[in-house]
Amino acid sequence: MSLRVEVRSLTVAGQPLMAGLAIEVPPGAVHTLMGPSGCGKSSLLAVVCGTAPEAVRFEGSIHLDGERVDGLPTRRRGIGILFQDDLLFAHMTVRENLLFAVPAGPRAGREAAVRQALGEVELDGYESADPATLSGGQRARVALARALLARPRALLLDEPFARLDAALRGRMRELVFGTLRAHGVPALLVTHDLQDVADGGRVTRLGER
Ligand SMILES: Nc1ncnc2c1ncn2[C@@H]1O[C@H](COP(=O)(O)OP(=O)(O)OP(=O)(O)O)[C@@H](O)[C@H]1O
Repeated sequence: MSLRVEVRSLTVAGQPLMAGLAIEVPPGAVHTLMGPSGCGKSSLLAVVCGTAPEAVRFEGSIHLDGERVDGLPTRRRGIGILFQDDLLFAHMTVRENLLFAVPAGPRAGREAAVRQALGEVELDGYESADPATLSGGQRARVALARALLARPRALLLDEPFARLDAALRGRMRELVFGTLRAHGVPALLVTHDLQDVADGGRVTRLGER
C-alpha cells in the first residue's frame, strides 16, 4: 500500500497554513512531518483521515495505492491513527480492547488475530490484563496492536512516543517502524524529536504561520 498526499492549499479559519506540498510514502515507509507549534501538522493528519473540523479547508488530493480517497467518509478510507494518549478503553481488558478493532468475522479467527497481534508487540499472555495495571510502554504497545488489527491501509502517528521515557522510546520506534515495514503499511509521523525520524525515511519541514 502506498500513500500520496498533495496539498494545493490548507487553511484554518481563513488563515493559510500550507500550500504546494506533495508527499509520497511507499509501502512500509514512515514519512516524518516536523515544524513549529501551530504550523498545521495535526490539521494535516486530520485532513488525511477525514476528521478535520469545519474550520479546516483543504484543496488537494489523497490517494491510497492510486485510489483517490479524500472524497470518502473517514470509515471508508481505512486510515488508522495513533496518538500520544493511547485512548484504550479503561473498563475493558486488553483482549476486549483489541477485539473491538478486529473486523467482523468468525469468532475463532478474531481471537487468533488478537493473540497474534499481542505476540507481535511482545505482550503474549496479556489478554486478560486491565489496561490500568500496565506501564506506559505496555499501553503504547497495546495501542499499536489495536491500530494494526483494524488492518489500516495507512497509519497516522501523532507524537506517539512523546510520553515514553528515552530508553523505551527507542524500543517503541523500532517496534512501530518494524511492524509497519512487515505489514507494508505507509505512515505519516508528526514529531518534534529528530530522533524519531525512521532510518532512510523522508522528512517534510512545515513552516511558520
Ligand atoms: N477548529 C479550529 N478553529 C480555528 N483554528 C484552529 C482550529 N484547529 C486548529 N486551529 C489553529 O490552526 C493552527 C494549526 O493547528 P495544528 O494543531 O494543526 O498545529 P500543529 O502544527 O499540530 O501544532 P502543535 O505542534 O502545537 O500540535 C493553530 O494556529 C491552531 O490554533
